[in-house]
Amino acid sequence: MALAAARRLLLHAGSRLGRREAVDGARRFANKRVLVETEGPAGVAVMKLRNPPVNSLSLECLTEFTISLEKLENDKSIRGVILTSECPGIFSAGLDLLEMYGRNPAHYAEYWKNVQELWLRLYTSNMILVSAINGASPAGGCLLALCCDYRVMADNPKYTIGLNESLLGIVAPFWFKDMYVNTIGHREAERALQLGTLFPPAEALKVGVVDELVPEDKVHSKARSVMAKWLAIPDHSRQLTKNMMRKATADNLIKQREADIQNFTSFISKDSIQKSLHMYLEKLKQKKG
Ligand SMILES: CC/C=C\CCC/C=C/C(=O)SCCNC(=O)CCNC(=O)[C@H](O)C(C)(C)COP(=O)(O)OP(=O)(O)OC[C@H]1O[C@@H](n2cnc3c(N)ncnc32)[C@H](O)[C@@H]1OP(=O)(O)O
Repeated sequence: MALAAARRLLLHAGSRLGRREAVDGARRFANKRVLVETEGPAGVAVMKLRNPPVNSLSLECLTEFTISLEKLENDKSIRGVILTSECPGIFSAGLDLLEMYGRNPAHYAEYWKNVQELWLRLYTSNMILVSAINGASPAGGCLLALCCDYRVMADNPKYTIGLNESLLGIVAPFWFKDMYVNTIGHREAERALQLGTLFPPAEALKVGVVDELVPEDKVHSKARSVMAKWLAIPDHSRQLTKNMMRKATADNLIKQREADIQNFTSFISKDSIQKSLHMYLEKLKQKKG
């Protein structure tokens, strides 16, 4: 209930801000954790995640992200979105571990519903989505990138990308897996999911997790030039083709959303899983020394 009210407020506040800033030509609207800048005639929006320190996808961040996408989807002048990060060196650390640890089942269910919602909206978007991956992109961060039509990644060996859930003692849900298989093929996905592989850029390119590597300072300009190429295709044929390619994967979740929420809630509530998450969080802390 509280979240629905927050959502209405955000939509309203966002549109007021959007109107005010349209005066400058380039329009922008911002929630606390997501900044969207649109650039008039080209019909392209740049969406920047800014949930420091690591752009983890907290419930608030997911909600703001979903609302921003919804607004762009409803704006018929917008045909494409470049998804990137404002946090230096991090695209997104993925789902927020603190939303999945030490909470109650109702919270897990609410959180998962929102994860599903963002995924469905991103994956089935009619807009052209290009990710400009300017930092580390584990698990849910990789998921965001995989939803895009094209992935440009900064060629910095410090950055890795992949579905690493098994390293945390948890399991990537079937719809994460389906999208991975669609992107890199069954054999590679099978191996990478079991090992929880986080691919450095060159390997990510080789296996097909990303489409192109560029020097870090060129990620944004490359994403723009890729977008220009995709914008040259008529929307209706591109959209119908995208829908044809993605519908079965999206429908697979749509038809069992409630069961998937229940499955997540009971899995994540298990003592053994909570213990694994606790150990992983401790490891993250210790890393700092
Ligand atoms: C049936 C289905 C069941 C389950 C399905 C669940 C699917 C789950 C999907 C996920 O996305 S799980 C999340 C996976 N993410 C990770 O494994 C990333 C973990 N983080 C890192 O590896 C690193 O933090 C980093 C992203 C590479 C950044 O490293 P850096 O050195 O720059 O930062 P640092 O590690 O010091 O972190 C700063 C701060 O942020 C906290 N943190 C990091 N990641 C997360 C996260 N995903 N959620 C919440 N918090 C996170 C970290 O603990 C530090 O906190 P502190 O300052 O309080 O110590």
